[in-house]
Amino acid sequence: MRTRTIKIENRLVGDGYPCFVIGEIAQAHDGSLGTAHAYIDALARAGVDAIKFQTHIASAESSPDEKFRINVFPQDGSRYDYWKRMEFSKDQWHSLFEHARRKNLIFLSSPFSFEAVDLLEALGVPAWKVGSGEVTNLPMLKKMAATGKPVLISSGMSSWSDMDEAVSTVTDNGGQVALFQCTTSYPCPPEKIGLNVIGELQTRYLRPVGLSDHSGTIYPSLAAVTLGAKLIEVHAVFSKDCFGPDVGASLTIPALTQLVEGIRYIEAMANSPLDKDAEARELEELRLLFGKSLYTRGDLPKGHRLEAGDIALKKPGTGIPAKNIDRVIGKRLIRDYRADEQLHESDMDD
Ligand SMILES: C=C(OP(=O)(O)O)C(=O)O
Repeated sequence: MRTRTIKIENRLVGDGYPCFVIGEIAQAHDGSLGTAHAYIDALARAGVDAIKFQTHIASAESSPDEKFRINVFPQDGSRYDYWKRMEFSKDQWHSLFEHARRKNLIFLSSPFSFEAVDLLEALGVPAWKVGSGEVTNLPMLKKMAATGKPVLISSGMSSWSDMDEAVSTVTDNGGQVALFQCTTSYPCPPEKIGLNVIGELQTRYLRPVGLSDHSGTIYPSLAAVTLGAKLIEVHAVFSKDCFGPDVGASLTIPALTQLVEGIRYIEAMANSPLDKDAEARELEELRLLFGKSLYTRGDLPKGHRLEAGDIALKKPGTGIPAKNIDRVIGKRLIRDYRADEQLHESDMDD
């Protein structure tokens, strides 16, 4: 079952290509432009392919009476205020975009309004990410598809019919698609990761599939890559002591670095299938060194008929192989043997 590939900037994503790793900053900058820039440097060092932000424009996506999911932000009177505090100006977004470029990171940001799509399109983002909460925002998906750039759709909280509609909205409007299994739970426990959905998404849509993970650990992503995930998105945070709603669901920079290493390690393994017989031939010398052959336990005189108790199994395997022990029992030695000598069939007869 081959899936279609997509191209994000200069990177092909899909079967036969390396997993595309996205470090998600979301609101980990807590509205600080300086912190947002610092994340770019840190994620470049961690070795991810792309850094992703979220572009919130309070007046376009929220209303002053939008309720808080959980209000952990004493400084914000309402959710609207929170989104307002997370906003950056166009120039500030531009500086982040350029900084990421200088660090050889692909810059992505998920929009939450038409206005944010316009802002990001003006910046020149190479692809769109549809956060789980936006999957049913079909007018926005249409607008993204119309740009001709790939649309990466997350699936937290979505039913199959929501996903069908989202995918066909993009493909009917000429867009390329990739999909993420995602569970909207922060942090997401192992029973809710849904590794099975990766294969189900692949079979259903024949598009590159990934995992957008909120477990706060590296394990689901490593398992997902082993199962064929072609994209991984994980939240990053400087420290588990940082402030913000996603901290528990995020990886620290050392953990993110280890995840990238782990993914590349898994790919190196997956790209080199072993032929057991060819390997055994190649390692013949080692096989002999580690193998066991037949040795005498004690001194044995010429003419002695070998019994099981006379024979020890010892390294190296350069003599009569241990598996042939039954072939020599009952044979007669035609010379004297000392203890601990390797037995040879040429020294015995029937
Ligand atoms: C919320 C987002 O994604 P996900 O649903 O994959 O966590 C996002 O990309 O903004």
